[in-house]
Amino acid sequence: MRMIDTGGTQLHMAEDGTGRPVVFLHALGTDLRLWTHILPRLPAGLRLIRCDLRGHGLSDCPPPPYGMGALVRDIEGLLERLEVTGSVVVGCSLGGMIAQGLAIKRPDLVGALVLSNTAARIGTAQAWHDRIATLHAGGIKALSEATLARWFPPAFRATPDAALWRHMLERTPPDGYAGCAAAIAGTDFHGPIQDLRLPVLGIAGSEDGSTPPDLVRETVALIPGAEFALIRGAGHLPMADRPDAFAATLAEFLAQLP
Ligand SMILES: O=C(O)CC1=CCC(=O)O1
Repeated sequence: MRMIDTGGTQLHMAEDGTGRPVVFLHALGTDLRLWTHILPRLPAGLRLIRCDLRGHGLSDCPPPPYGMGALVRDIEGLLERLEVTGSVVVGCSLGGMIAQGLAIKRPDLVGALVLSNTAARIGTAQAWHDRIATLHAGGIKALSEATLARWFPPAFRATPDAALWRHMLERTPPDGYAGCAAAIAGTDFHGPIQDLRLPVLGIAGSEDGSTPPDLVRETVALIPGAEFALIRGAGHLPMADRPDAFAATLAEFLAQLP
C-alpha cells in the first residue's frame, strides 16, 4: 500500500502481482477493499492495481463538489506516475463511469474496459442532488438503509458480510461522498462512448437495484463489439456478493484479450 501524488491529489493505492496491468476502480461509498475477494480468484500473470478514489478510503478528500473530469484526471495521473499504459480498467458503478471517461480521454492508457454495474448515465441529476441534501441533513447514516437495499439482494443483506459493507459506506467521508455524487449528477457519456474502439465487457447483476441489467445493457450496446454478461442473483456489487461468478467472468474476458 502506498500514497501516490497524482498531480495535486494524493491517492492511496495497492499493487499485487506482475504481468498485464489490471486497474480496479471502486463504487461510490466503498474503497479499494471492494476487490478483496476477487484478487485471489484471478489467474497469475496479472499486475493488479487498486486505488481509493478521491474522497474515499485513505485518499485525499478535497472539498466538494467534484466534476467527473477531476476524477478521471486523478486516475490519469496515477497511471502516468506508475508508467502504466494499455491496462485493463475494471470499474464498478462510479468507477465504471471514471473508466469510460478515461478511455474516452486517454485511449493510450486503456487497452480494454470492464464496465461492471455501471452506465453512461446513472439516475437523474435531481435524484443525486436530493441524495446530497439527505446526506447534509442527516449524515451518511441517513443513506444506509436505502443504499444497502440497492446494493444487495435480501438474502445477502441478512448475512454478517452485509455489516462490513454497511460499515464501509458509513465511514466514507461525507464530503467525499457528496463530491462524487455531484460528479455522477453531471455525467452523461452516451455520445462519446459510441466512439470507443477497444474490447469491452459489461457486467450486470440480475438483482441490482441501482443499475439494473437493462440500463447496463443499453450502455454496452452503444459500444461497437462490446460483450455483456449477466450474473444471476447478484446485486449492485457482484464482486462482494457473488465473487466466484464475478472473478470467473472477468478471468474469461482477460483470457481472450490479445
Ligand atoms: O448508491 C447507489 O445507488 C449505487 C451507486 C451509484 C453510483 C455508485 O457508484 O454507486
